[in-house]
Amino acid sequence: MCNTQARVLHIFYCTNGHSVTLGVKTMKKMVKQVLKKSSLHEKLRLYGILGGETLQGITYREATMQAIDGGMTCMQVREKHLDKEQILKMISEIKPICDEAGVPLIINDDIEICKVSDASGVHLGLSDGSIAEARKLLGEEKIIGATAHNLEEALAAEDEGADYVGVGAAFGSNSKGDAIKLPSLDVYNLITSSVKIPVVAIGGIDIDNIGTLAGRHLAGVAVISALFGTQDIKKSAEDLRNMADKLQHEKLRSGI
Ligand SMILES: Cc1ncc(COP(=O)(O)OP(=O)(O)O)c(N)n1
Ligand SMILES: Cc1ncsc1CCOP(=O)(O)O
Ligand SMILES: [Mg+2]
Repeated sequence: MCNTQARVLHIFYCTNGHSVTLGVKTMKKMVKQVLKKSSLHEKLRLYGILGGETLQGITYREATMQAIDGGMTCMQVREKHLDKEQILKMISEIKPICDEAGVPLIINDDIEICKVSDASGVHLGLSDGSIAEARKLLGEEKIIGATAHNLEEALAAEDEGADYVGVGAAFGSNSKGDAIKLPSLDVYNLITSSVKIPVVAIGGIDIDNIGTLAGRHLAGVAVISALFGTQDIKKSAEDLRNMADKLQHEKLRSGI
């Protein structure tokens, strides 16, 4: 029942006879939160991570457009050597493209930049600050991703309120100097069978090894070099997306 004049919605719980009264704003917020959570799993399918160092002489805008055209579903800004102002400028160049395409734009490491730029969310590693604090500052609508290397860290991230976990490094990585290769890809099976939030694999993933991630119930893959480090970003995105879409199929696991 709705009284639009008073901008108040009345929700009646018939089962126990109790009712709660919610404002229109609160209701809209709740709907947005539900939508955020329900679509996140799909949005994480091909998660491109962009930093200027990886690009082969093209602009952030061009790289972003090509990746989205090829099927990238989520994007992270990961600039380790720019100051805040430079990162905000970069974001202002690519955010309109992501917004237009419905591709969430996640900021690596920095909650404040996420808030100021009104990006879709933030990704926090183990030493990038507390997830609970980020939630307090950013609110329920923003996506908060967390890093985990094992089951214990994944459970802790979920417990703290992370919306997804990035787990790696699956195959090592040339893009992150201190990345440690997982002892086994079966870590993914263990984590995905234990947490409810979506799990993304990261670290050295490319078109030749992505098939070995199938059947591990991952929401998707996060990639730097195999996407933004290539000459034809659109083609790389198409190939990776095609494979990422098939990851649910158990049969890919033994090879392609
Ligand atoms: C999707 C995703 N997963 C993991 C990471 C790694 O984050 P972190 O451990 O904080 O390392 P840096 O990326 O900050 O070097 C990530 N960025 N994204
Ligand atoms: C950010 C990050 N975290 C673990 S590995 C990694 C880098 C992934 O880059 P690449 O896909 O080039 O290995
Ligand atoms: Mg970090």
